Amino acid sequence: MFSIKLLNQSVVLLTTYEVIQDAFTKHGSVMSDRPDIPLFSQVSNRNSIIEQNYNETFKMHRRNGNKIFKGLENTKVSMEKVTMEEAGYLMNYLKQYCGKPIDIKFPIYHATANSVSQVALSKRFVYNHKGFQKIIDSSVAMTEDPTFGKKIFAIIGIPLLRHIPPFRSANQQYVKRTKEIYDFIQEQIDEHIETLDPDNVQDFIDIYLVENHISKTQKNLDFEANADLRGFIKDLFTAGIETVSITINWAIVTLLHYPEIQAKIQQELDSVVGSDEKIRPGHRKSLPYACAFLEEVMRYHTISPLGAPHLTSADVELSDFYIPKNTMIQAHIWAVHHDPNNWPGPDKFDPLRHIDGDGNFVSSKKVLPFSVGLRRCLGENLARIEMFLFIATILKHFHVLPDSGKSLPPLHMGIHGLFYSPFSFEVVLQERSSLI
Ligand code: HEM
Repeated sequence: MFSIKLLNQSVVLLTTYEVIQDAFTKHGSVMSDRPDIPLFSQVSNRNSIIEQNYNETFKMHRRNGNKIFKGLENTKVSMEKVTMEEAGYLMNYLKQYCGKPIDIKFPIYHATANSVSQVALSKRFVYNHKGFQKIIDSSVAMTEDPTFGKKIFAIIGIPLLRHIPPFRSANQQYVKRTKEIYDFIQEQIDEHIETLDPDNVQDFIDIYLVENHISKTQKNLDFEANADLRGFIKDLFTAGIETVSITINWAIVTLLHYPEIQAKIQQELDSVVGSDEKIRPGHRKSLPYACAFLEEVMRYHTISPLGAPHLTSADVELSDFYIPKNTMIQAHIWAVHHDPNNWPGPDKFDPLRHIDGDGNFVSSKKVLPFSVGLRRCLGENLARIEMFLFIATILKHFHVLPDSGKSLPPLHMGIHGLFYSPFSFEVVLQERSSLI
């Protein structure tokens, strides 16, 4: 653990699993506020679950969120159903590009965005839908445009920069794009209120409306509840599209570097999943090597190296160190994922680390891409299902090959923005002959 000073803000970096666990779980009630980040709050007014402090309102929203995610299992947009359906669409889309170089990132963005959209709004959009493309572009702009991303990153660190060129225009662009997302979501909420049938709830918004005792006759959500719902859905889009897509992209880059790992996952898939059978989340327990591969991808390419910032709401003592109120706390997830005490030879990519002597997949507490404790990622379940289904479906149907004549995208280097993502690359998909 060590601390630094960023302008007037003290920041403590937690660098071991034990201390992160202690801070966010045992001392979670005083180490789970969020710092106010003016870049975000100028649009959101902190009416978003990610940005809220750990107070009674937040706790209620978080409980609501968990309950709604559970409630979805009884609707036609259960995570399992929507991701399986989307995996089918993704495969059909990719089939059209077999044999040609393709930037796979874009269909992946659409597949992950549709999964969130189905869960939240029970709507999916075709991959070239202009309106939805705009929402995706706005949700992933910081990753897709590294120059923009770097300026935004600088504004997050030094908020005053947002008033000074050239950062001012990046700030304006951020505000414009985020407002587009909010407008899109507001339209969806209004439409849902219009068509709400409490006896036949369709999705996250419907369940939220029913939980808040909204009926068609009553019509309007009060201002606060509306802002909360809009912020919640905005978080699902902004936290749920980029993170899952980037992890899948890293998985693809890794498969290009290790064809033998790709072949091993395909062998496992062939022996477990029948040729006409669709891959289901339930197959995970019979596919230990595929699960170990994804776990190793999340360890090796830690996409959120410092997690999301926390803030102390009171003075606290942690591992014999005194940390005052209003200190920013960052979990150094990358350090835990690359600590040689946890992972011998941490710079080697090796899925077998996550397989026990009997060939079973063992998930380790020390792989913590979703963080731990009271602010742990709310979308972990959805993210894990998507990553598994999309990668397994791609590998069941295609060989993922490098674009010949071009060098492979680097495995050890990427773009450091809000998330750590691979450089742009193209792949060539070849339909697996055994399945034709
Ligand atoms: C590989 C994919 C993902 C990764 C690595 C990831 C990682 C994280 C991390 C590190 C945090 C911060 C935890 C903390 O403050 O300690 C977080 C929070 C959050 N994530 Fe994710 N996430 C992923 C996917 C998703 C998805 C798919 C959704 C929803 C559709 C989602 C929704 C959220 C929300 C709402 C929060 C805020 C929780 C809170 O503030 O209490 N995430 N995520």
